[in-house]
Amino acid sequence: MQEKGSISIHTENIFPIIKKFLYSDHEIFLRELVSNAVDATQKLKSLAQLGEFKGELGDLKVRVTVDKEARKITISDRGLGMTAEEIKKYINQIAFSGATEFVEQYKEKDAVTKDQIIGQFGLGFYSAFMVAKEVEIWSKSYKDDTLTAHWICDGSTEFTLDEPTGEHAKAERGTDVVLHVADDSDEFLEPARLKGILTKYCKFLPIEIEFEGETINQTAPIWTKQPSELTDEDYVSFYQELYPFSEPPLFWIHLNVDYPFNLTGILYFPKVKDELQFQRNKIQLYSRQVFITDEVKDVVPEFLMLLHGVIDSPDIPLNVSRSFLQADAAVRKINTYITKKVADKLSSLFKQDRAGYEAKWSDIGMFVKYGMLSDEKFYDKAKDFALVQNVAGKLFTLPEYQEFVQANQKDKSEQTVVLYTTDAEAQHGFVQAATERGYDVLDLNGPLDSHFIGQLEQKLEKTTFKRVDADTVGKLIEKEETTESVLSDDDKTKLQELFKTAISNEQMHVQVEALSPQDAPVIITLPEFMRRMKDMQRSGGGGGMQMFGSLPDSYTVSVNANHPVAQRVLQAEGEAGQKLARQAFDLALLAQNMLKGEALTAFVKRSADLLAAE
Ligand SMILES: Nc1ncnc2c1ncn2[C@@H]1O[C@H](COP(=O)(O)OP(=O)(O)OP(=O)(O)O)[C@@H](O)[C@H]1O
Repeated sequence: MQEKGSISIHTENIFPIIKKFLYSDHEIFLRELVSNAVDATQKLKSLAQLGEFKGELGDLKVRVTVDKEARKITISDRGLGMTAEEIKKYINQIAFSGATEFVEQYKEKDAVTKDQIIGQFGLGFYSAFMVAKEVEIWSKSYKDDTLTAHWICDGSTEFTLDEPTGEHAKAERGTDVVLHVADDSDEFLEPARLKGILTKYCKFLPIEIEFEGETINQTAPIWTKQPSELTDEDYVSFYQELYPFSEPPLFWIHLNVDYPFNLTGILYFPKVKDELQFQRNKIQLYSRQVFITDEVKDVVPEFLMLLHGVIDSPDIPLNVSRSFLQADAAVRKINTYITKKVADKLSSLFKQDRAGYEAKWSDIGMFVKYGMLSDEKFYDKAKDFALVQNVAGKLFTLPEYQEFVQANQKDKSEQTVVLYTTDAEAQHGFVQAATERGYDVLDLNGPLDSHFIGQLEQKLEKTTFKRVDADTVGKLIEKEETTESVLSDDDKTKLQELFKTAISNEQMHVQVEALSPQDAPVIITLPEFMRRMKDMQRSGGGGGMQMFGSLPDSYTVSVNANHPVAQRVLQAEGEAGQKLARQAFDLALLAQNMLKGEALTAFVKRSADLLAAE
């Protein structure tokens, strides 16, 4: 038999369209052809299991070979093969069943994305024409008494199909797809390039793939196995295989679901201390063990992109456009499922081994906070296992911490005031003052913490957060009782004026306060509200905030009426009083790391004078 015919598409040539628009990456032709070879082999294995194929399975390797001289790439399998009739059915017609529609669509809308087509029309085999000027199929079906089928197509819509016998007949069951590489695709004749492509896409295919005498793949990657069959070492060594030279992961989650969608995979929590180190796009997406992409945006929730590992699902519409993907119901369910799994894993780690969990907190804290900030459902679960750390290094859950500070840190309107520092070194004096008062201070120095604080204030009832240097210690948490002032009202006014003149700075608002004699003589603070506004402005957020223009610095200078220095300033005459006031103010600046330049030089000189005068 020899037959010539037209591939049944009722339109002019589709190949230029395939070639130009279909895949941005020409290299994936190999993925498509090797996947077909693997599918054909697996189908044969299934038939054997069902007893429908009774012959010897024999060597089932898929072999990829390249002949640079002859400009040929061959993909050979020993799968179920095709008869000439089947080639007509599967290659000539089926692949293009949707093509007419596509071409029509394509004519109307330029904007139709190339990605949309692939998923819809299953043009897998025809991707060969991205790199080949002619493609041959040599195939022999597993069925008894079938002839070799030989198909040739040069990239036009014309094909030739015959059934050679004698020396041209194929001896063994299976299919050879031979690509005659086009002149503009020389790169694919390089063995190193082909090996690279095979390693990228075919590394975990379920049937052995051989190229130049070497096996490319592991046929049973660990995510396809049952967790009960695996040891910790298996997980760790798989991680190291995926990400050579990485530190071992902290822990992992084995995903395995078959209803209402199909998904397997392993997600690893990487060991990282610093947000900058987080590497996104580290999760690899597979469909039935064929690598698709490592851009998993939209398939997994944003915050989970900090994780590493593998997700394998045939239910993810792999080749459709982004906007479609976001709206896809399966993708949304997958998102929800993964988020829930991750939260459950963290929760069980927390419950089963609190100490181990605490030890990992510095690595996972950022991730958990990021998740809480970006996903309400995750927040709801994580609020019971998110931890905060106080300056003494003790870790608490949020409910535990609220309980811990409740007795001591309620203000007169029954609000719990949580005190925190963003830099325990720089804010040392304030931290110490608060601690001496019996208050607890949290260390919230991470890059996400200012957002986290905002979120907690919204979520936790009757709770506000104040940075330790937002006010003098007596006023951080406003109570009914007040410390009596040893100064008369007249003296207070006099003291205030003295300091105002000595400081002579509009941005420094001087007030006299009755603090404890043990507190510093002068304390400079930036009110919480003001600092947050400024932070917001700096980070470019806050929407309408920009309307107010740049906010001026506005500090509160609290002069301690009960400190002996206040008395001395009042008692000293004229110049000397000013000098003492300025000195006390400069000390406060120094404590805040705000004393710089000329003022610092003047301070050093004045200190020397004062020492000499003693
Ligand atoms: N090596 C092969 N051995 C046996 N049959 C094959 C082989 N390659 C292709 N076929 C047949 O040709 C059909 C069309 O292949 P094609 O790659 O175009 O689409 P597909 O594999 O069905 O879908 P996809 O778009 O996901 O690749 C296959 O479904 C299969 O029946």
